[in-house]
Amino acid sequence: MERGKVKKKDKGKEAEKGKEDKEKRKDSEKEKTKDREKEKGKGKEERSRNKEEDKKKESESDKEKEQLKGKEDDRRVLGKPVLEPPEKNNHILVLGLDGAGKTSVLYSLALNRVQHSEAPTQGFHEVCINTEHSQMEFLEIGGSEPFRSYWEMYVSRGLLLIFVVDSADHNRLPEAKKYLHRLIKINPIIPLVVFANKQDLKTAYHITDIHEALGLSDVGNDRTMFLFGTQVTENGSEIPSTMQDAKDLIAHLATHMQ
Ligand SMILES: Nc1nc2c(ncn2[C@@H]2O[C@H](COP(=O)(O)OP(=O)(O)OP(=O)(O)O)[C@@H](O)[C@H]2O)c(=O)[nH]1
Ligand SMILES: [Mg+2]
Repeated sequence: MERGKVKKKDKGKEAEKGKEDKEKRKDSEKEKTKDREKEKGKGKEERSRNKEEDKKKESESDKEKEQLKGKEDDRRVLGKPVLEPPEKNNHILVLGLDGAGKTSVLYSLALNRVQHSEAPTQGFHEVCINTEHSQMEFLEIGGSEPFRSYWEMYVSRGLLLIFVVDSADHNRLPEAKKYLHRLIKINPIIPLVVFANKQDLKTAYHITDIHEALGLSDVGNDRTMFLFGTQVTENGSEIPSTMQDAKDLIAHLATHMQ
């Protein structure tokens, strides 16, 4: 009897244990399925993250390509300085002392956004600027001493003279004045556009002082003459409205001189 009882108890216990084991198995199966689902989820997440990264990389390389293309396009528009004097006449001449900002102004007019020059112009620099109604051939001649003798050669056959001065370089304004007056004497009809550049500098003279310092009231009553305050500041920014106005006026004058 005793034994039987024990057996019965044991049987009961065994059955209980069996149930528990089943439950445990079920639980662990559930856990495993959860884990599998989690892994699947993780896999999906990872795949979509990888896709996003690939997309990001693609758009970054597209941006780089665009930037490179932009730079190439800029280089095509801006050309390169050359040592050989160009043959053609009817240029819009861009002259003025070294460092006045001729190249920077020219680049910015050509691109319609601010672009500083990277080096002094050693020789000649031709830039063609197209507008809606006209095509303009600009010629900058370097402002350093060795190139100044060419200024006079070209001014007699130029269409228009743009004379650029550094408005903050007070000490060299008399020198700039001397060259400007020499040039306009050679060609009594060439229209003159003066750029009082570097207006962004604190020490820059106001255009009325530049007018005075360059003796512009003696330039001649019959000559067309304009004076603009200009500035070439942060690379890539929009050109100031005065420079846009100056560009429109230059296009207008050049068409009427042809
Ligand atoms: N702050 C300021 N700097 C300018 C401006 N324009 C030009 N510069 C700077 O002045 C320096 C000379 O500019 P360039 O455009 O090379 O001058 P340039 O008249 O062409 O000189 P050359 O080619 O040597 O005759 C560069 O460091 C330009 O970045 C301006 O409006 N404001
Ligand atoms: Mg230059």
